[in-house]
Amino acid sequence: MSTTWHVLGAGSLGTLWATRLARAGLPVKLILRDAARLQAYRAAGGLTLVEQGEAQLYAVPGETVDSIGPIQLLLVACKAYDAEAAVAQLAPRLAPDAELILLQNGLGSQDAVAARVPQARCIFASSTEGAFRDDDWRVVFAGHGFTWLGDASHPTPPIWLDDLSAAGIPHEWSTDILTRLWRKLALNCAINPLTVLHDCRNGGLQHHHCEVATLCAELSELLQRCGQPAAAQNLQEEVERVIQATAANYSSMYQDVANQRRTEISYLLGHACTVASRHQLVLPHLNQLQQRLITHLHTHGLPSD
Ligand SMILES: NC(=O)C1=CN([C@@H]2O[C@H](COP(=O)(O)OP(=O)(O)OC[C@H]3O[C@@H](n4cnc5c(N)ncnc54)[C@H](OP(=O)(O)O)[C@@H]3O)[C@@H](O)[C@H]2O)C=CC1
Ligand SMILES: CC(C)(CO)C(=O)C(=O)O
Repeated sequence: MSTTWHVLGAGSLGTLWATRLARAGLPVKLILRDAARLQAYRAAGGLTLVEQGEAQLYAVPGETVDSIGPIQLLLVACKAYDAEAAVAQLAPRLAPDAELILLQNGLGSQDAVAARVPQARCIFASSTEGAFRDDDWRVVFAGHGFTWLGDASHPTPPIWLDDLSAAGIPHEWSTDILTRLWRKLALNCAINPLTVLHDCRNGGLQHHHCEVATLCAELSELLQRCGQPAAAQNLQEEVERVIQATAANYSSMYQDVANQRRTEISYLLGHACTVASRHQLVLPHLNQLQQRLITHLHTHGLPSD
């Protein structure tokens, strides 16, 4: 009998994982923030996943954070800024040897969660899959990708990776998950804020080559200083490749700002600047970018944390 997958957060990635796990016949429970959300969810009859234009409803059972029953395996699918508080609410329900999978982008939230639940094993994930909500409880699978999972303090892969294979979730166990997360963070820092400030698609940054190159040089310096030389290798080359390959797309931060949603700035550019100052590393362009972005967010009535 498989361990039940508790999925915290019925947003884009939470739904993408919960529906595929349920479709494979695995036990899944969705954890919603409160009774009102649970009532709304039950009225909808389940989660809908839209793939290649085809919508399919999955009646994944739901419960609230304060339901009763132990949790052995928890997929944390909240935004980075919600993860710590959401997991803290669930801490009393976690089994002594519970395992958490943290799907958050950027860095900083994972350590905050791990500190809240020191008895649990926290597995970090970095995903290139893409999904968005086009309605409540309804998610469009927009971009196939890959998910790397790893535990910086324990190299043994967990047995439930077999569940991911059964569910058709492309994944790999990574022994250098922090390097992957730092590399993605650096890519996001070099691209996303500039797309917001220049009000352009990723491809628009081809006209801001020098600005991108300067940021990549500072980001590489930071990665070297914080013990991530592999994440610094050919960074500018990869940033330029991603800009070209995703030229027609709007970055996730651009979309957040355009839709008046809070961004994950603190866990991306904010985290980079915090770590740089912790290392007494002076990165003027990165700091200036952060200040420009904060001002922009405030001008648009959005929080900067
Ligand atoms: N979407 C994507 O394509 C990708 C996302 N990521 C990363 O994955 C993470 C999740 O992103 P995404 O799925 O897009 O986010 P969404 O905003 O779509 O979903 C987050 C969900 O978390 C729920 N939530 C927040 N706090 C709580 C709580 N206390 N209790 C229960 N539920 C809670 C929200 O509930 P409610 O609906 O009630 O507000 C919401 O449903 C982010 O860090 C993102 O950067 C990474 C790669 C791709
Ligand atoms: C496409 C890319 C790589 C741009 O940084 C991205 O991950 C995002 O938009 O968040």
